[in-house]
Amino acid sequence: MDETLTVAADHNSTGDTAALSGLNFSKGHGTGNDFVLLADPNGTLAVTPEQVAALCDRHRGIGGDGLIRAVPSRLLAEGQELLTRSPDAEWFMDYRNGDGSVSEMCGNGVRVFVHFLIAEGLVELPAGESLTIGTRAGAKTIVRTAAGYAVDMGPWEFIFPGEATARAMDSLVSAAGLEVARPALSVSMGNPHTVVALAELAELDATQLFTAPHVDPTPPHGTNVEFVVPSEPLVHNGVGTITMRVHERGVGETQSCGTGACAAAVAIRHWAGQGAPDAWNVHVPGGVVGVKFFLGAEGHEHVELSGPAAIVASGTLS
Ligand SMILES: N[C@@H](CCC[C@H](N)C(=O)O)C(=O)O
Repeated sequence: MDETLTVAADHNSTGDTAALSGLNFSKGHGTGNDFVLLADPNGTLAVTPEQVAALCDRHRGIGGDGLIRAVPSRLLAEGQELLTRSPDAEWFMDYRNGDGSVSEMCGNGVRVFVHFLIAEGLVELPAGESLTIGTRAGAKTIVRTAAGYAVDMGPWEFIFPGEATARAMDSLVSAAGLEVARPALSVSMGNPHTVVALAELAELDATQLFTAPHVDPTPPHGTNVEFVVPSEPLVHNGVGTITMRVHERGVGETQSCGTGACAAAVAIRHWAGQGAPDAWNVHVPGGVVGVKFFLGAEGHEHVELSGPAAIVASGTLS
């Protein structure tokens, strides 16, 4: 959490959004994963976790899976640190979950964030060109494509590396609607994920995600849980296809999760073994996102996430 927010929470721990009255906001989404967006070019906007939760409330607020504040990196302590390594990352994506908690990363959020920066006139990004932004999971480079945005999400990692490589699973997940606990693999995309493979779409439909699945052992900072069904056949024309539902840490079930789609492709590709493709389409309730694996300049395997972004409304908080 950045310093500004910590201080603000100490002094104002209410969800009273009257203090934010007059503030301009936008609402956007990426494959149905929706966000309240705030521009903070002067770095003066202190939004408490309670205010985030109030703004994201679908009945009494604007509604969203999370809130994204666009702030210059140089105006945040964590952004200044990042600028020493990535001087191009002028804008920082300050992402919070709908319950007010902070997450390291949001894959769909990055695309929507960049779309918002462009819509607000804060950056220019013609199709085919790239932009680097700051996030709590490091700098990310985004290319504007004909269909949306492609984000270099950086390298992935197993959260429990010994277990994952020795046994191809590291935990057991139970969820309402699934009769027995299922083996799962935990993958970090900067934020934590636990991926469970199910045999068929009927099982995915039967899984109930209105309460959080139980993960044992749980990664140290909690986890987002992806339930995934591989397509039959898994690979067509060199592209793997999977269908996914997700229960997000700090949110609940969402229509889509970009980092979750990346983690799901990592796990399914790992389970599929040698010869598994580098390109994947991940079907989520809110649409389809693309995931690709490629070798980064530093020699680590990176994950690219691609998909659309939309701004659907703008207004002023009353
Ligand atoms: N929906 C996001 C992930 C948002 C953060 C997540 N809930 C967490 O707590 O890590 C995505 O598109 O990646």
